[in-house]
Amino acid sequence: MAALVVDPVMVSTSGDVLAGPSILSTFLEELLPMADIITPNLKEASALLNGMQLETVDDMRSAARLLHNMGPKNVLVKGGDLPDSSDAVDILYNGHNFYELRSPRIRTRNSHGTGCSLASSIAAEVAKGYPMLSAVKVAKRFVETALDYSKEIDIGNGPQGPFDHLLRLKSHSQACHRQQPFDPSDLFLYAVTDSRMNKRWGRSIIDAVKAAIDGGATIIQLREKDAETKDFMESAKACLRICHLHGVPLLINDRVDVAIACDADGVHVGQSDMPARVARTLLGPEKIIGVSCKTPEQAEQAWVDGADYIGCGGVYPTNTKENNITVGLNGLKTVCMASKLPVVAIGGIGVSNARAVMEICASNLKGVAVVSALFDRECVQTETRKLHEVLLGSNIGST
Ligand SMILES: Cc1ncc(COP(=O)(O)OP(=O)(O)O)c(N)n1
Ligand SMILES: Cc1nc(C(=O)O)sc1CCOP(=O)(O)O
Ligand SMILES: [Mg+2]
Repeated sequence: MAALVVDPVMVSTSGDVLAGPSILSTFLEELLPMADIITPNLKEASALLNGMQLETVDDMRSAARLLHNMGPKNVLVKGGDLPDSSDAVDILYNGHNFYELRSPRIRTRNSHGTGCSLASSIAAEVAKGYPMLSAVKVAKRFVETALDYSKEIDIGNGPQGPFDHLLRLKSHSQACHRQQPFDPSDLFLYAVTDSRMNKRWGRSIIDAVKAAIDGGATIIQLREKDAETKDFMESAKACLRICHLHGVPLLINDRVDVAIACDADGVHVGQSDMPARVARTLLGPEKIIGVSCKTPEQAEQAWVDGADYIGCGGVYPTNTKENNITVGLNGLKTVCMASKLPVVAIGGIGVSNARAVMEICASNLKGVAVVSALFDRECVQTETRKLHEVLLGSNIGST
């Protein structure tokens, strides 16, 4: 599949004008109409739109729509320069849906070349066969990880320094992508809700999900053991709208019927739930299926059954799931080594031990799934953000 990614390089983030009016007309008349995606920053979007003021996320949405009318299939307006925003907010528009992609802003002078790297990374992901939304999310996380990795580098005398694109060569992870809609890097920070905890802290499940996404959660599972079916469906539908606005997949714990009824992105099932092969038959090939595994044999069966990923735990003892067997870091490593599927670690994980989990150095361990360290806390967004920073520091998950 040939695809054209156009980065309309005209004004750098630092304000340098890089292209004159003749280039502008080439962009408008020739390149935009044939692009699969364009990736302007705020100043470039404004230049393409005759000087339109862009100061808020709503302005970015309007700009994305207007730019889309000029011919590209997708528009990514990058909000890195948005005033008064603690997050890096980008808007992706494909002519049907808007996706608000947020990541915590990394403060560093080493940001030279981030725009070019983002566009190149999107091109690489699209060339691998990924759909545009996945490509943009992976590229954004690559840039974010590289920025964080490079934030202390001290090279050069200019106002901006370079960032280190080659961090991946220094990390242990080797990508093992499969050509399917599920993107294993979504397992990076897996937030699993718990109705009792949310009730205890007086928040709705919808507020909890929103806060987790704002803090940097990359996939959500609704694990609502006490909910009535009707209530569960209604909150699942509302959560799905929020998740999709941010390009974050939403899975349902245990209840394949609820997942089907609200068209969620998939399910997570355990060894005593509906077998994954039956869930696959009911859900079809596109939906995501995760299976809890504590042994290599279970991991092999999950793969045979057509699962997409494995949840392996308890890595540490947990109070969230009664009578759960703790497999420890060794058990996790054994399952990772045996598994042909990506793995997310679960059980007793939080900011204090997430790094140790990721440092078992298994290339298919893509992230951590967490309940109480996010949801049995006063501020879900703050706790998620802290965990996100720890995971970024451990240099994993963005492959
Ligand atoms: C990501 C993830 N991993 C494991 C589990 C546990 O699932 P299960 O064994 O079915 O237990 P319950 O969560 O249903 O109590 C999970 N939910 N998510
Ligand atoms: C839901 C679940 N499954 C586990 C497993 O080992 O399969 S451990 C667990 C609970 C995880 O909660 P917390 O992050 O609060 O420890
Ligand atoms: Mg279950």
